[in-house]
Amino acid sequence: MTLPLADALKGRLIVSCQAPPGDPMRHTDTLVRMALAAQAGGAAAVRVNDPEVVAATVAAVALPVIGLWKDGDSGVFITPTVRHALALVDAGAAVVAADATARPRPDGSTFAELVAAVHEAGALVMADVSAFDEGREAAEQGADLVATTLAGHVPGSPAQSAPDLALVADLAAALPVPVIAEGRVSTPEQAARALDAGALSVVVGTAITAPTALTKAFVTGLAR
Ligand SMILES: CC(=O)N[C@H](C=O)[C@@H](O)[C@H](O)[C@H](O)COP(=O)(O)O
Repeated sequence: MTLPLADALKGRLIVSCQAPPGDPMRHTDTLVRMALAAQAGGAAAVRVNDPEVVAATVAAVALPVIGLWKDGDSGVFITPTVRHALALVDAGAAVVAADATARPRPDGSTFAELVAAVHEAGALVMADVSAFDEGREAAEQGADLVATTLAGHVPGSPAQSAPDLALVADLAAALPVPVIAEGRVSTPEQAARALDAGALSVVVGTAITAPTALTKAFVTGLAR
């Protein structure tokens, strides 16, 4: 394993500290406190949305920050352009997470161009993919890490209720770069199974940092 960050992430948890638009938790200081709680609990890294929140988190938390910038809500919207990616590096992200699906990017750039720009700026790239071929191509285009973030979330990738551990296993068996399990990991047991499937580490978001969504799930469970 040649990636220095890989040693710090190996076998460990990454906590996604995000809140959707309109959510009461979407507040920079609150999100930084989520990241501090993740650090206190033993996380190896945090995954954070928006350059302003990335900068505040980098200033407060002694963990590698994986930055993304969600802009919009359709098509490619997770760090969609080179401009978005470089803003995250400027904010201090050690890793830039970006959509690496085979869909057109709004600035007409390619994922390979985003990777090159981020590397030139001194950071690493996590490719968020939904399918095996996307992961293979992202690695070929220079991604340092490949994550299953978008499985079940984009057209052509059927909705799922559990982590896509088959995709984790397929990618981990084939790719020359580390694979990160991300998406719908809801229990410590599922997280452990993701490592067993070959993931370098596991990202958990909703199950740790989304009280609105978790409350709704309980409310729905009580509905008669
Ligand atoms: C699909 C998409 O936009 N995923 C986002 C990526 O950053 C986040 O909203 C997720 O919370 C994150 O991937 C962690 O996943 P989960 O919350 O299922 O543990």
